[in-house]
This record gives sequence, C-alpha cells and structure tokens, in this order.
Amino acid sequence: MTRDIRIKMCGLTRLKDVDAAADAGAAYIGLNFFARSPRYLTLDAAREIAQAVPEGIAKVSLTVDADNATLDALTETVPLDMLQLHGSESAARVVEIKARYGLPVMKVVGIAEAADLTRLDTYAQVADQLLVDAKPPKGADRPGGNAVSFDWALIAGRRWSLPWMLAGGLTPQNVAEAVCATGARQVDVASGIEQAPGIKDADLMRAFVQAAQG
Ligand SMILES: O=C(O)c1ccccc1N[C@@H]1O[C@H](COP(=O)(O)O)[C@@H](O)[C@H]1O
Repeated sequence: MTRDIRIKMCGLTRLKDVDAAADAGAAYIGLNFFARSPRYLTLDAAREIAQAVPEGIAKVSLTVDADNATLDALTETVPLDMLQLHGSESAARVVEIKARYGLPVMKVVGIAEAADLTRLDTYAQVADQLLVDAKPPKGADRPGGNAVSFDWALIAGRRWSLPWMLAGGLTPQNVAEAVCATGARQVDVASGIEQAPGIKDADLMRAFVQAAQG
C-alpha cells in the first residue's frame, strides 16, 4: 500500500526541473529568493519557471526576512500560491504579510532541541502551514538548504491544528524512515534531489517520491 505524502521540491533553477518535478509527482515547487543560496533566482528567472508550472502544483516563494518592497516586487512579478518565510519573522510579521498579500503563509521553524518546539505552537496560531526544518549548523551562511536533519524523535506523535511539512536533510535514502518516525504527511526537499548545489536531478526526484510514498 502506498502512503499519501505530498512533496515540495524546493530550489528549482531550470525550466527542465519543472517538467522533472511534475513527472515525479511533486505537489509544490519552491522558488528561492535568498541571495546567498546556490538556488537563488532573479525575479525574471523565477517568473519564467513559475509560468511553466502545470495547474495543480503549488508555486511557493522562499524568502528570508524580506521587507515589503522585496515582497511587493516578488508578488507583482511572479505568479505564486504560497509564501514560505524562512527567516526570523515574528508572529506579528506573519499576520502582516498574510494581510498585505492575501496569500497563504508557511512559516519555518528550525529545530535542534526540545526547547525549540514551543515556537511551533506560537506560529500555529497565525500561519497557514508550518515547515519543521533543522536549525542550521553553526557557521552556516544560510538558514536552510544545508542538507542537515534534526532528531525526528523530537516531533514523533506531535500534531498541530494546521498542515505542516517536514524538512531538513531528506534524501531518497532516509525519507521513508523520516515519514514513519514523525507521521509527516508532507515533506520538503532541496539538497537531497540534486547532483550539485542548485542542479536538480530527475532520477533523484523520482526516487525521492517513490521512497516517500512507499
Ligand atoms: O535551499 C536553500 O538554499 C535555502 C536557503 C535559505 C533558506 C532555506 C533554504 N532551503 C530550504 O531548507 C529546507 C531544507 O533543505 P535541505 O533539503 O536540507 O537541503 C528546504 O526545505 C528548503 O525549503
């Protein structure tokens, strides 16, 4: 029996990645606007990729503590279905962004230890989805996309009143175990489906979906 797991493939940088993600069965694709990422896209490149995404696959922007001017330009240029906030945006900022852009917001919380879990409850009050990711390692120059996992036992059996995704170091090799350990119904992956930073691999994308869905 297969598992009904929805998959977000994050950090697509080429038009052919869209076809590969759609063929593999992605439910969401992520467009990365964090300048220090190897997956960073200019607005024009992001618009071209977003316009190629088939109906039914949600297009998600990834930003880190973006100001209104940045988000204004982004939402005016790129057709989007959801905003992923991957920085230290406050709960009040989440509320403000939801109201200003009228798009669902997915707030990311980085987890390294049990004490980090309380932030999930805070954001569950205001966000439309939660993304439970690993905290970046010390010295990392980006807050995500570091191919690092956290201890999945920390959230085993935890449920929130809104949809949530598991992220952080997921690969075709470990995603089935991650899903079983956490009960996640949605997962997000960037590095684990790449042949090089920022370069997705169609075979890995297919293998990831097959492993996640069982
Ligand atoms: O992918 C990036 O480069 C990135 C940069 C800044 C913030 C977040 C980023 N990616 C997100 O991080 C998670 C985990 O990535 P990985 O699978 O461990 O590589 C991923 O869900 C992206 O949404």
